[in-house]
Amino acid sequence: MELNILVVGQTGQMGRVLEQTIQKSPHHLVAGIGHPKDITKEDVNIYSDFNDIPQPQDIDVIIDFSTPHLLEPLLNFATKHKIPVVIATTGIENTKLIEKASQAIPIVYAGNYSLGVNVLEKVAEVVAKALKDFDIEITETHHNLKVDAPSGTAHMLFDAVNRGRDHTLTQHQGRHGLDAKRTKQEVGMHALRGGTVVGTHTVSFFGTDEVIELTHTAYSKQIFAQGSLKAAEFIVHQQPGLYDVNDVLEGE
Ligand SMILES: NC(=O)C1=CN([C@@H]2O[C@H](COP(=O)(O)OP(=O)(O)OC[C@H]3O[C@@H](n4cnc5c(N)ncnc54)[C@H](OP(=O)(O)O)[C@@H]3O)[C@@H](O)[C@H]2O)C=CC1
Ligand SMILES: O=C(O)C1=N[C@H](C(=O)O)C[C@H](O)C1
Repeated sequence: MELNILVVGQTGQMGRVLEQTIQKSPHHLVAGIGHPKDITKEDVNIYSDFNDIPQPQDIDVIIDFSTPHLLEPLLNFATKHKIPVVIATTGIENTKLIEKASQAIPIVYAGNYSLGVNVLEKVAEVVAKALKDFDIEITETHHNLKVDAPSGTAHMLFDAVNRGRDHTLTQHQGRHGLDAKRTKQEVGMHALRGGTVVGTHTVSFFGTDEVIELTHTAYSKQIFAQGSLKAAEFIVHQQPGLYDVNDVLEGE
């Protein structure tokens, strides 16, 4: 099936990689949303306002790699025109907006569309459950252009270990000061930023005289673009509701 796709954040780092990925697929990038200052005369199909998009009825699916600031207009547009959405943007605080919209349209929402991280999530949950006394810390490293911290993936990994510990854990952002000794239930979340690092995540389990470290390293942004495209192919066949990457993988 060939899909007509609207890419939100098309002028960004991920938007450009997704554009190339779509060009190599049977699908079509029919329109993009970008920030006005990034749009040049050659970008004939890029708009800064959802209301300017011609023929929204021709769009089969929306893929969003942008900013939380665009979430509300994006969901209003998608709900009005009954278009399924793949949300990849991270740093979203008002997830209620997504839950509400998913009553009317199908939505996939994930902080990481790579295959490896979604398996890592499951493994981390199992290890957290099996090693109840081990202290857990999460470290993430990204390029110097990333705006949000901790990463969406770090939040996903926290949720996974927290499920493994029956929701008894709490997040602790960084650690500093004279009274910074860790408590048993806290998970330190540490964000490193620099250079062109695509994305590395480590979940560390510290026991007495032994440590387990689970690390996922992304070597290209293409893995996220390809995963989001798979999610798009999945979501166009679903009923309204909120889905995650595991639903996509199980649907294969
Ligand atoms: N779930 C996943 O697997 C992955 C998720 N991500 C997430 O995707 C998002 C985008 O990442 P990345 O491409 O690196 O970021 P960029 O900053 O490179 O891209 C963001 C895009 O959104 C645009 N934008 C920002 N504000 C507006 C606005 N008000 N109106 C229209 N367009 C706007 C930006 O334009 P401008 O630059 O001019 O502001 C840019 O085109 C991030 O949240 C990131 O964490 C990234 C990789 C994988
Ligand atoms: O901003 C990025 O680049 C990435 N963002 C996602 C996140 O916040 O976890 C996924 C990936 O790590 C790259």
